[in-house]
Amino acid sequence: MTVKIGIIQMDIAFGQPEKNRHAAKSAIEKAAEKGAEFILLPELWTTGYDLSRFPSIAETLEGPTHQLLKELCQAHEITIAGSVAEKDNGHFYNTFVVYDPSGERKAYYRKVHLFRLMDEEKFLHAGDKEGLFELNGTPMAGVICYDIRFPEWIRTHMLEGSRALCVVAEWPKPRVDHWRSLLISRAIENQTFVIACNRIGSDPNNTFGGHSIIIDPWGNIVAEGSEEEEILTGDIDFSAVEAIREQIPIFRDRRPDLYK
Ligand SMILES: NC(=O)CCC(=O)C(=O)O
Repeated sequence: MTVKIGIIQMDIAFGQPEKNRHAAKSAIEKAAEKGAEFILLPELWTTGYDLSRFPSIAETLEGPTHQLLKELCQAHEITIAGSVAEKDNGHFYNTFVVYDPSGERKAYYRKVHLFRLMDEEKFLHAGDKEGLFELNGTPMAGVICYDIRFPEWIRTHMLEGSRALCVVAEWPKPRVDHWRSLLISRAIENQTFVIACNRIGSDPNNTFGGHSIIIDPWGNIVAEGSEEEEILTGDIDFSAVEAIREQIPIFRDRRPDLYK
């Protein structure tokens, strides 16, 4: 089954959810016009890393951002995913959500590895569950930025049956080589599609690197973004996963008796 992917590589106005919702809405509409069926937004796309203001700008899962995503999914018959600042019982999370064409939330995943270099551990609580969901019956996994440095966490999702890894990020420009290498490695070692969205622009502490990317299970790049705002599209055929896993059967050849 082939799916057209749309990645919204956008700038994020620091701590201004209303402005970011407006920009994302217009980009999502353009991606839907281009035929995208699955649309990925960046990490914390409504707020950026304005962590100290999360008490006033984070939302519950019923907040205005979630209402907007549901409406857009229904209006354009698309699936949308991305991470937002979540407020729940006085705690704050960096939470990846997925809404399907009926407007139903199919998954939510709270980032499990908090990134100290950007002070996440000072303001956020970590999640403790996987981000699994299905796109038209195909199992997929959602993870957030720093998570891609933990191959064992990604492998856990793959052992549960995922055929694609969706990554949302605010990955700084000085480490964009790590971003590309880690994503290509995760694709090859798991024989999975990788669909990854990184923001561009700057906040008071960092400049972000773009280079959103779609990678096939052989490690080939299907599409890659620049360092500018853009809507990246690419077609992926999930049957490639089975074909490559037949050719080099790493999941059959694993030796979990020797390692975890
Ligand atoms: N937002 C993040 O998790 C950034 C992760 C990062 O920059 C890294 O190098 O890892």
